[in-house]
Amino acid sequence: MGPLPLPLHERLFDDGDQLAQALARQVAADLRGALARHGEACVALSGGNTPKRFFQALSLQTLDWARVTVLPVDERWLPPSHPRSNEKLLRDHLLQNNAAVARVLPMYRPTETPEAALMPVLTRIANEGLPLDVAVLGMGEDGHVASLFPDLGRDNPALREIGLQPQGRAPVIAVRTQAMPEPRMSLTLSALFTAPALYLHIEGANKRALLDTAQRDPRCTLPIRAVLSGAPVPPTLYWSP
Ligand SMILES: O=C1O[C@H](COP(=O)(O)O)[C@@H](O)[C@H](O)[C@H]1O
Repeated sequence: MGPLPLPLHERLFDDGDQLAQALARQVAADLRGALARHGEACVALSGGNTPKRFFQALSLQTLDWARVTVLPVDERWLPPSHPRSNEKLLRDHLLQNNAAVARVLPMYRPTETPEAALMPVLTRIANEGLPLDVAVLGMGEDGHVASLFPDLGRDNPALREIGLQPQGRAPVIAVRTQAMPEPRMSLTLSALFTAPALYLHIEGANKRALLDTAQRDPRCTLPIRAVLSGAPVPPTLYWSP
């Protein structure tokens, strides 16, 4: 008998529209719970192409959005007017309808490099964003999550697999990767793992096959396996073909 697969709750859907509606209902319920417990709530959301329908569905959910802070789990170092900006994705697709009054905590600042803005962004996110109440992660075809790419190296502290945010562990890093055209900034796993509700939003058969490998193969060094092995509570997968 081989090693046991890493724990993962699964919710599987026939199509992306059903998934978007269900994930929006779940995240809205989590945010309402956080608002009831401590009067404000914070959600970190993935970028890329996959989340658009989910963001649109979430923007229509009824809750006290004025007390909700939204931040991207990662950012491409591009101005918010750029089509590849994750902040633009949030503003165009989530900060609409009922969610128009939510507060955005951006990562991007108009500096030439993410390194130049790292300290002020890190400080602001640590003070105003963490701990998270909810985090929704996507995954790239190469197994990256947020902007934690395979070429960071498995020993990079940003991928450390254990524990909740101990003092002194950076919640945000600047990222240079061969895989993407632009430098980036990303929440680290220790920041993402502050969320008691952690979701993976993954669509398509290829990504599902990669996720299965990451879940079952202890030799896998991809960032997605570091999420599965390190999360303090098993994440919940929302998947559709
Ligand atoms: O670059 C990124 O890619 C991943 C996956 O994006 P997708 O387009 O394949 O859905 C995303 O989760 C991450 O936030 C983003 O910056």
